[in-house]
Amino acid sequence: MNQIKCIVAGPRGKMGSEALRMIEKDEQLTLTGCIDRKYDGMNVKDVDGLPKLDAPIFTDTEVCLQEVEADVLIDLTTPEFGYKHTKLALEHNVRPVVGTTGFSDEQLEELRSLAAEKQLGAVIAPNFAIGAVLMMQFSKWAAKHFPDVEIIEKHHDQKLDAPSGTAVKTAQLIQEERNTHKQGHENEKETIAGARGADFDGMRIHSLRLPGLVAHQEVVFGNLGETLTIKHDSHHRESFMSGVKLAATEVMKLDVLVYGLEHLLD
Ligand SMILES: NC(=O)c1ccc[n+]([C@@H]2O[C@H](COP(=O)([O-])OP(=O)(O)OC[C@H]3O[C@@H](n4cnc5c(N)ncnc54)[C@H](O)[C@@H]3O)[C@@H](O)[C@H]2O)c1
Ligand SMILES: O=C(O)C1=N[C@H](C(=O)O)CCC1
Repeated sequence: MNQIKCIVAGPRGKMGSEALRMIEKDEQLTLTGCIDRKYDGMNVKDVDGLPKLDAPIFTDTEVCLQEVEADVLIDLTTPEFGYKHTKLALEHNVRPVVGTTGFSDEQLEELRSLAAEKQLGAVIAPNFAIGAVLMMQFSKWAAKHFPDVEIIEKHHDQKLDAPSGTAVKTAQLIQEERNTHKQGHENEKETIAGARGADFDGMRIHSLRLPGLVAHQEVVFGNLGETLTIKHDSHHRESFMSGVKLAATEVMKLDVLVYGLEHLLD
């Protein structure tokens, strides 16, 4: 089995630390470096709370990419730095696997062009949970028959971006199946701004942020006399790790950027 050498950006975060625990147990993935905001020059195994993995930590992404041997950079940071890390990884011929959400359409297109130019695989997946990918695919299917839909996404209150990457991706998939139209009463008026949620091509997205939540979404379809709700819950961040592993192995076979884990599933 070919070993896949990985850099993880954001190793002390909720997702990054879960990714290190997954790599520690995995037979194919090897951690060769980390990119963090702190602990430059230290080793992962010497940082309290991190798994006992032998890999250097860098605060400078370029230096990390120059000094560390790596096939894949797994980014689990913030929208601002995730974009910078992805671009730098491609420039250094390292394949990005990106869970970080909140990229703009322009940023995604720029990264797609760069990956194509370099003929390098890249995976950007707003949700690595297999159940969430199915929820999005089922929603796309349902939209063929139920053109009226609203999305309710619920996340922990430390989340930076709203709506969630998953909600945006779901809306994009539904958009491929339905004609643009405004929902609700044609004369409806918000008496408090934002009451009807964000407007994505006429469908509404509602974002809840509460302590106690991890990552949850309901896609609610309405038709005459009936509703259909497609719902997914991530109760623990372990739910994302089989998708991270899948992306880190499959990205080695790609020479373009794919947006969404569905491109890697049968
Ligand atoms: N795709 C998915 O399945 C999925 C699942 C969960 C979270 N996410 C996304 O992953 C990202 C991280 O989520 P989280 O819950 O782990 O957040 P978090 O705040 O717990 O972790 C982010 C980490 O990034 C680090 N960081 C920030 N700037 C950095 C930089 N310049 N260099 C290196 N590290 C830096 C922070 O120190 C922090 O440890 C978010 O964008 C979130 O939306 C995606
Ligand atoms: O915890 C988060 O932040 C998550 N973000 C993703 C999104 O924006 O869709 C998915 C799951 C968790």
